[in-house]
Amino acid sequence: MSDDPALSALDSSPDAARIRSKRLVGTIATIVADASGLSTAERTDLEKRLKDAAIDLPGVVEVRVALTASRPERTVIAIGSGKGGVGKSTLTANLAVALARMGKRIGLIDADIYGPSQPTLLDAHQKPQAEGSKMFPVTTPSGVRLLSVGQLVSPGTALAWRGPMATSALNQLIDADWGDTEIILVDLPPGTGDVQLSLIQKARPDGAVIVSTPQDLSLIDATRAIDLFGKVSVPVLGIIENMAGYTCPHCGESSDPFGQGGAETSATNLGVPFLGRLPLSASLREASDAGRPPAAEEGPAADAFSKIAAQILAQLEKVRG
Ligand SMILES: Nc1ncnc2c1ncn2[C@@H]1O[C@H](COP(=O)(O)OP(=O)(O)OP(=O)(O)O)[C@@H](O)[C@H]1O
Repeated sequence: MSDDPALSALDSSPDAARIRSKRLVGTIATIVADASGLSTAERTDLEKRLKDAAIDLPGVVEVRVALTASRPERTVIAIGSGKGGVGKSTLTANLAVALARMGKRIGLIDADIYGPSQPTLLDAHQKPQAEGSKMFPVTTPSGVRLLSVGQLVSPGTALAWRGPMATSALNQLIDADWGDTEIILVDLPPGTGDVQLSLIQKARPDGAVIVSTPQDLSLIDATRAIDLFGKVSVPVLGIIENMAGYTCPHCGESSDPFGQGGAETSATNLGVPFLGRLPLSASLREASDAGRPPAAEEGPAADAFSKIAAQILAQLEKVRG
């Protein structure tokens, strides 16, 4: 903090840690403060507190406050899949909840224009508030902050979107007022086409997670998804295998309708981390589709999601070196 003795009383103000410099020229005090991670309302409060604190100091007639516009440090993780219906949205919702339970401030952007299901999965059907073109994410019952293309358009409309429309909608969601959100998960549309490519370029994720079922066909598509992220130099944090193995709720017998372990083998062959697996589970489907993410409760599903969430954070640390 550059020091101006006339304003040194500000060093003991509650906002001292945010003050980057303070000068008194004539009777005008100029304070530069770091507003990183603050929401619009919190920035306004900070500005007011600094002005109130400085205007009372001897020799000060006017106070000018400049808040640095630095974008808050935020991590964006894209969740993709080579094909539809593999459980990408279900896993994204539950991983968001698991990360929030670990104490992280989590946002989720539902960019799945072909089937925006996050408002259902996270039980948040209200329209987001907006100030001008700036939207405010909706806080869901599990504490995840959500913006979805499903909240912007009527059901079915987004399906017809072409690339440029999808990317401009995504822009609006990314540029929303995310406040002090630390990590944003982006639920991408399934597939590896141009729409997905331009969405990835727009979201500029720090890392990507691929969801696949264990069948060969799904894994071939997952490999394409890995290639897609490679093309735009986004590190792949790993693959999650979903719908791996089924335990009959009646007789307890285990079977593998889609095979098992295929994603782990593929991950090894492709040199990407394997993040964990979720079984095919009727209770997971029922609870998720009813807006009660199992990750928010106690039980084996919640444990599995929190383990995978921890793996994702560990891989993120690794790619950041
Ligand atoms: N492990 C699982 N066990 C049982 N059902 C599951 C599991 N994972 C997902 N499902 C169910 O499969 C269906 C498809 O899941 P989901 O919508 O998450 O897939 P998706 O990959 O996001 O599909 P799309 O992107 O095509 O919309 C949902 O009904 C969901 O509840």
